[in-house]
Amino acid sequence: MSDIREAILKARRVVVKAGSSSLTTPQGTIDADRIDALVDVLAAGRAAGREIVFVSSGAIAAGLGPLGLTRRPPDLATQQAAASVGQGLLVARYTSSFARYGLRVGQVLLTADDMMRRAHHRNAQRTLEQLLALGIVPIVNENDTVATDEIRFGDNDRLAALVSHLVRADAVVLLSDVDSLYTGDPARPDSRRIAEVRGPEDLAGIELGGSGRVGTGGMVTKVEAARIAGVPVVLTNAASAAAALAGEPIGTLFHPQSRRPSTRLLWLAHATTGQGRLVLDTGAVDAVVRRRKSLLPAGVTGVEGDFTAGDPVDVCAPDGDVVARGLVNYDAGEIPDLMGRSTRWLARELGPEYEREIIHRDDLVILDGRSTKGQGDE
Ligand SMILES: Nc1ncnc2c1ncn2[C@@H]1O[C@H](COP(=O)(O)OP(=O)(O)O)[C@@H](O)[C@H]1O
Ligand SMILES: N[C@@H](CCC(=O)OP(=O)(O)O)C(=O)O
Repeated sequence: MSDIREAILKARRVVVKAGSSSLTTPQGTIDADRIDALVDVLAAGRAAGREIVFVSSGAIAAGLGPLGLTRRPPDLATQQAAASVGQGLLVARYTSSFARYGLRVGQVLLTADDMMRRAHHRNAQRTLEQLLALGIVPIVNENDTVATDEIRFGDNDRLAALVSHLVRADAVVLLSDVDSLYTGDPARPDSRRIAEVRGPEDLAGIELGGSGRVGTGGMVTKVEAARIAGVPVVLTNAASAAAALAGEPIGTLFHPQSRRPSTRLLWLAHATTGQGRLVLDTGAVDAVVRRRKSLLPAGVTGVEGDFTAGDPVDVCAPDGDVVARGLVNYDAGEIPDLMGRSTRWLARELGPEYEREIIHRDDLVILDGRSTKGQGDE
């Protein structure tokens, strides 16, 4: 057994994520048999002394049948209505299925927007830790009913990777309707299975296609999840869940890609979209990106969008390239009067409360396309 497969076998805390297609029927209802089979595996993991955090998709897919729908509706409001119905049904099913083993479940619904705000992030972390300490199986999903298009995470693959940071999991298992990553559409006869991804070079030339019948994100978000997880990730189908947890050489094994940046900054980078843009002069870009300083009013030359203090905003170079994302300390309407001014001048002319940074370094994550760096790196 390879070292990394063995690390999965020995992983004490594991995030297991199952996609919509593995949990629901083509008729838009819960697939009780497949849920029970998956719960059998998770309960066996618990009996072997593991802590399992289960990220379950399927709320929208399980709500379609009860609403008389045959396919995923295009509009967000109907998807949210379906999620509201489906989520309750899913958790009811998990509750009775885990009860067969004397195990309790706890529902944890997260929004990306909440997660990067310090206090909410800490609360979610504390709740998950407490559930695990009490021996309860957390069942995590996005809070679909309140997420708007702008702040919506959408797929649960990256959610699972971010949850693995939140709980400091040792491994992640992604369960889908395909048994592994392929070089192209798995329905094509010339597509070959990829057994291991050691780094970006192993992904060169691979066609990462879109999702299947009810899923979201397809392979793109699974590969992205593996990149940000920071721990070993196995991608396989739900029927192979037990083999994946046992470290058997099935599915696709993704080697951990990077050391772990701070969890909150990962959410900021991967789970949010900027609610507006701040354009910087070249000196400020250097200060923020290279020297990792806070963003001060003096370096801002432009502001776009209608955001309020506390919102995530994109931080741009003079040519418009997004170089960072951060939680802004001012409303959009306040910033034009502050731009180009020194903090000392602002404090003297407008009062000491204007001495604060536009974005504090602890709330700033540098986006360089490939890696996520932040001041709060662990
Ligand atoms: N290169 C590829 N390798 C494997 N599957 C792929 C690839 N490209 C696209 N897919 C598709 O991705 C789908 C799984 O993604 P998705 O529907 O989002 O699943 P889930 O609901 O499990 O998250 C599969 O049904 C498969 O057809
Ligand atoms: N939160 C959504 C997940 C959306 C989704 O389809 O995710 P996935 O099946 O993992 O690609 C739900 O429960 O329906």
